[in-house]
Amino acid sequence: MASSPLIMRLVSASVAVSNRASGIIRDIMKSGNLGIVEKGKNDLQTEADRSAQRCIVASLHKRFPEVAIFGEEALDPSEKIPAEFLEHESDEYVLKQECPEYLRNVADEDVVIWVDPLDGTAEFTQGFLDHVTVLIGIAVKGNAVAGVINQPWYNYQNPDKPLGRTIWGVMGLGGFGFLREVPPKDKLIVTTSRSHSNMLVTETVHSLNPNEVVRVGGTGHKVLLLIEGKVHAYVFASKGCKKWDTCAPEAVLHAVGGCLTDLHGIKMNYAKDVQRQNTGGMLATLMNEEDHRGIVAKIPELAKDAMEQSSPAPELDFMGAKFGQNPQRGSNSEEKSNIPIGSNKVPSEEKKQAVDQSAVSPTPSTDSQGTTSSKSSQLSDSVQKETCTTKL
Ligand SMILES: Nc1ncnc2c1ncn2[C@@H]1O[C@H](COP(=O)(O)O)[C@@H](O)[C@H]1OP(=O)(O)O
Ligand SMILES: [Mg+2]
Repeated sequence: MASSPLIMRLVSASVAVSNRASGIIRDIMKSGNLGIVEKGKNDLQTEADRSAQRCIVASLHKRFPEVAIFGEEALDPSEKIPAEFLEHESDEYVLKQECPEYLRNVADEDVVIWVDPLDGTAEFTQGFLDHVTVLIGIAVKGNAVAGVINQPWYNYQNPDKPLGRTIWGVMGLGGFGFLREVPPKDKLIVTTSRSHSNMLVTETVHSLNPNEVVRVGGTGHKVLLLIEGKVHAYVFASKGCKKWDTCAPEAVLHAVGGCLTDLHGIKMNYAKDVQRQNTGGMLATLMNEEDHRGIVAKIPELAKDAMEQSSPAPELDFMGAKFGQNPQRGSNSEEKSNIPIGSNKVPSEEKKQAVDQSAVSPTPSTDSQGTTSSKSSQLSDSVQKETCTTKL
């Protein structure tokens, strides 16, 4: 049998290795020896970040030696990697899916993989475990097209259910491993940083006049809130996020018809030579391009002026589909699979939509994200509580 296209092999290997990394992270938390190092102001690294990155980068590099891989942590490349850190398996379910046509002939040199071995490190050290995710983003010619978000402690408050889950998506194929839910129509819920906030971050959120503000850790976790319909928008008026924070979440959003841009509405570039910092800030929604631009228009000039304009990703020819739209085609169309993958439009009657229940997380539920929200019709700093209910 001819081997699957490179992108599908990369995604299936990434799903498998994200599970191994997730186990390593849980083991280190269990050991109680976090080995915390301060990398910079409000920027921590733990043994879990280091070990998970060793596992992911070494495993992927061994199998895809010609593909560029960038991880968040600066580690010694000559370090010996323990055998148990190497993942040799692939996820068979991923390999059974048909690769979207526009990705079938991608070459090694077109691809860059961005790895955040442990997103939400601050929350990890504080015991907010379901804020933690492992992120593996796959970019083709600078565009985030495929990604894996692994949540090691998903369900940790429901011991009867399997611990952890893996969400993955490919633009043009769809998103897998979660239940898509429609956010409430009568209000605006915005999520932003819990641990890297400042006055500009807060003011920018308030300028959208949200009814609720959800402050939780991690880019991966906040994008999960978006795709599961718990929030309408993720706004971060800060230069703090890097390419490894946003590549996988952006790709998963693209897979289900959403958008992630800087605060000027410019899409991110994930080519290997780009600067690592997302200096334009970020805005993520599960909206079509037009509605997303509507939110961009509401971002105050003050915030836009404080952020740089990102250098955009080069236009990819997504078989005629424009950025932000979903190029559904092939055997994964709604008609054939009965799975509403990647749909931008969510039927109003239908509250819950199974994007895919048979992938790597067989029993996804939508109730234990443990988000913290403060509800108020009149927003002000004094009514925004920043408490979290899910600390272990
Ligand atoms: N000022 C910052 N310094 C370092 N990392 C940041 C900063 N702001 C955001 N990040 C990264 O972006 C992610 C999303 O931000 P937040 O959790 O504050 O919403 C964080 O989990 C962190 O990634 P990481 O935890 O992998 O270091
Ligand atoms: Mg991160």
